[in-house]
Amino acid sequence: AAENACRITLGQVNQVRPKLPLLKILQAAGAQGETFTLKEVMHYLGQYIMVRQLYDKRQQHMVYCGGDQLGELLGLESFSVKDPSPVYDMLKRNLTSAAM
Ligand SMILES: C[C@@H](c1ccc(Cl)cc1)n1cnc(-c2ccccc2)c1-c1c(C(=O)NCCN2CCN(C3CCCCC3)CC2)[nH]c2cc(Cl)ccc12
Repeated sequence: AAENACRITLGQVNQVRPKLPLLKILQAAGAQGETFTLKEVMHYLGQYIMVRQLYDKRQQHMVYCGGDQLGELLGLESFSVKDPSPVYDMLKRNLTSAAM
């Protein structure tokens, strides 16, 4: 019925589709599939940083991503997790809505 159709699409409405370079990074962190919620994208990016040991062991809010694909995407050598704006800018460039 109409309300069921509506519920199915609502389930999809907050999905995003990463462009290929970002998708490869998420898959390296264990992501399956091609569409995700923003929360899932952030989770897998965090996992990627941990698995690749890109964060500073002493100053754990600092991420050194120069020389890594993540740094290529961000256009940065390093950033602090305390200032998420570069990450959001990168996501704007590398996520498309999966709703269509
Ligand atoms: C608030 C959140 C955040 C989320 C988004 C942004 Cl744009 C900034 C900040 N955050 C706070 N610290 C981190 C973090 C720090 C070092 C290494 C890995 C993650 C994160 C990030 C998460 C995450 O999903 N975080 C879950 C809890 N984290 C606590 C920190 N924990 C580690 C800290 C280093 C030592 C080992 C534990 C891992 C779980 N996802 C991210 C993705 C990116 Cl592109 C950058 C950072 C993070």
